[in-house]
Amino acid sequence: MAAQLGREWTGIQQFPAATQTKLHELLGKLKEQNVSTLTILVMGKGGVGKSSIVNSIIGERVVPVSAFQSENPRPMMVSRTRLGFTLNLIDTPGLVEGGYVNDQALQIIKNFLLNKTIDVLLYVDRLDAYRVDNLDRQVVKAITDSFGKEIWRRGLVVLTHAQLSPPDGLMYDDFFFRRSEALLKVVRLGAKIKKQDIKNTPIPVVLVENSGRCNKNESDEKILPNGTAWIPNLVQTITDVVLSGGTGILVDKKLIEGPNPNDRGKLVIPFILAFQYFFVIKRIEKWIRDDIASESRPSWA
Ligand SMILES: Nc1nc2c(ncn2[C@@H]2O[C@H](COP(=O)(O)OP(=O)(O)OP(=O)(O)O)[C@@H](O)[C@H]2O)c(=O)[nH]1
Repeated sequence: MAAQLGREWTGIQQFPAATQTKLHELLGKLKEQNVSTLTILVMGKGGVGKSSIVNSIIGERVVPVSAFQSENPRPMMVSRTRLGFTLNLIDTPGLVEGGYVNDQALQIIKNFLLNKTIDVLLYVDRLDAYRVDNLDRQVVKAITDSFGKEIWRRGLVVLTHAQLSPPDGLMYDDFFFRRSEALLKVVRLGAKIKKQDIKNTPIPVVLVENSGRCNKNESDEKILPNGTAWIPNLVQTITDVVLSGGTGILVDKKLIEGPNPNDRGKLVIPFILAFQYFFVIKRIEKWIRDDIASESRPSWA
């Protein structure tokens, strides 16, 4: 587990001028609202592009990226400062091992986060995956059980490999809509977000193309097939999520060792069962007994 202390964010100068201007505007907007540090936790299954996103945002190759399961030590925090603003990005190991959620990896991540505040969660998956299944739900549930469902108020779903031609003649935006709706459905299930709470926890979905072959616009910015310059768009969405409310999640000892933050209601279960026994079951038994007692038997019986 490694941590890099706040170096100057020089990678920002590698971005085209148009991107730099937008990023500086967004950092200014955050500072105006007294946000001078952001700690962003990047999580998801293995091989979905978590490390690549960290490199893309920082504008430097700070984390090794590999097509195969990565050997580099993670969690890893990369910190950069710019104009009095500190950006911390935490790359984490993939959360799935052999078809199951890797609880050990999750515990290592939690320990690494001790005494840190997570301001934003990037939940990463691929745009070009055509299925969502129970494992996706399990991964989201594991994150929710670890940090509480409030983390999703500061959560974004980020879809990598966004430079693709949709199958079956679908329009790009239609394909994106269908993929994000399918994924959001399982994210809401895993995060236990009820229908009536969707407004409070909207969870934006953002597209990313980490490949060096990503198309560019006339200002030399990396763009998606729908023309969006994705780096400023991602940082804009992160800024919107931070400024729209919710609070960062402080990972303290209680959160790491204590009961599952979503299980607190379980304490009242014995009381509910006792209530049901004395006021429902007992009453029904009494009705049955009274009914049997008052039954008039036919003469042949
Ligand atoms: N074309 C394309 N390839 C990508 C993109 N993001 C990541 N990759 C590639 O996908 C592979 C895995 O990327 P990583 O960034 O290492 O993914 P990870 O989620 O950190 O993977 P683990 O280390 O297994 O947890 C690498 O070969 C990357 O080059 C993307 O947006 N587009």
